[in-house]
Amino acid sequence: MELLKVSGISKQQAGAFILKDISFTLPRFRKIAIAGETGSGKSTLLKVIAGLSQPDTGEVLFEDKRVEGPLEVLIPGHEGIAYLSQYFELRHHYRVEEILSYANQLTEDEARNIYAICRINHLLQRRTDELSGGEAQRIALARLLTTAPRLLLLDEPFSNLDMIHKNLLKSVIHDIGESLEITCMLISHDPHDILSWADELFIMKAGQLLQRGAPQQVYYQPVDAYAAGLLGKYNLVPPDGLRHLSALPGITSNGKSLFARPEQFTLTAPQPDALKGKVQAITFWGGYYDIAVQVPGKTMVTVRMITCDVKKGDTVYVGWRGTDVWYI
Ligand SMILES: Nc1ncnc2c1ncn2[C@@H]1O[C@H](COP(=O)(O)OP(=O)(O)OP(=O)(O)O)[C@@H](O)[C@H]1O
Repeated sequence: MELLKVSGISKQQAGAFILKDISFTLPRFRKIAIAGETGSGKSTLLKVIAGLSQPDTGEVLFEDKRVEGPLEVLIPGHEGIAYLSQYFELRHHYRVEEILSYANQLTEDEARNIYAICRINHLLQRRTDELSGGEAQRIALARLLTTAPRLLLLDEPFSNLDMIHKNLLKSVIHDIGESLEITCMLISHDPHDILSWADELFIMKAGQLLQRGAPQQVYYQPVDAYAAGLLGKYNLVPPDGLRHLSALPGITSNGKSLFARPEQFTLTAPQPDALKGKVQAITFWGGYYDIAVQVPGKTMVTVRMITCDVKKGDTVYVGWRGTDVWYI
C-alpha cells in the first residue's frame, strides 16, 4: 500500500496557478527533499498534503483515506500527518514539559526516546519564553512527534539557524528517519542540506513538479538549467562551443548543450584528449578551488580541484573525468 497518493492537485490565486496538476505517490519510510525557487509552490504543496490549504481540484489520499481541506472540516489537519511551519509558535509562559504532555499520545518511554532524539532533555523544566529559536524549534518538532505521525512535513526547518544549530537539527532529523521510521518531506533551498539526506528529490518550478529522482540523478542529469542551478554550480556549453571540445572523450556535437558539474572536469598533464586552455580566475571555497579556464572556442569552463598549483594566466589542460556525459 502507498502511504501517500497525490492526484491532479491544482490551486489558483487571482487567476495564476500556485500549484498545477501535481501527482505522485510515496511509499512508507522515504525521505523526500523538495527544492525550488521562492514562490514555486513548495509550502503550498505541503499544506495541501497536510489538509491545511484547500486545493481547487485533485485529491490527497493518506493511508487510503482522503485528506480533507480546511474548508471541509472544523479543525484543519489530518490524523497521522504532522506539519512544522517555518513560522511555528509555542504557547507563551508554559513549561516545556507541560507543552509536550498536552500533545503526547505515546507511552512515557516512547516520549522520553523522542526527547532524547530531539536533544531537549535539558530543556524540559524551562519556560517557553526562555528558549533560543533553535531550541524552540526542536521542542515544536518533539511536540509533533509525540502525536505519533506517520508523515512528517518540514517547511524550511534550517532557515534562520546558525551552523551549529543547523548541524544539531540535521542530526535530529537524521535520527528521526533512522529510529522512528517516519516518512519525511522537507523543504530546503540549500543543496548541502538535501543531497546527503534525501532518498529522492522533488524539483518544483512555477507550481509544477518539474523533476523527481535520486539525488545523484537530479544532480548529474537535471532536466534543465533551472533544476541544475538549484543544486549547485554547473557548466553549460552551448552547441556552438561544443564543436570545439571534440577532443574530450565521449563528448559529441548533437545540437544540445553539454551539462557538466565542475568536478567532472579536471586539470591534467598535456595529452591528446585534453583541452588546452588559459586560467582566467581562481576561487577558493574552503574544501576546494573553482578554476575558470578559457578553452578552445572561447568557451569558459569551471574546473573544481581539491588542490591548486596554477595561477591566473597559466596555460593548463582540461580533461574529462570519464563520468557519464549529459546534454540538455
Ligand atoms: N494564502 C495565499 N494567498 C495568496 N497567494 C498565496 C498564498 N499562499 C501562497 N501564495 C502565492 O503562491 C505562490 C507559491 O507560494 P509558496 O509559499 O507555496 O511558495 P514557496 O515555493 O514555498 O516559496 P518560499 O520558498 O518563498 O517559501 C507564491 O506566488 C505566493 O505568493
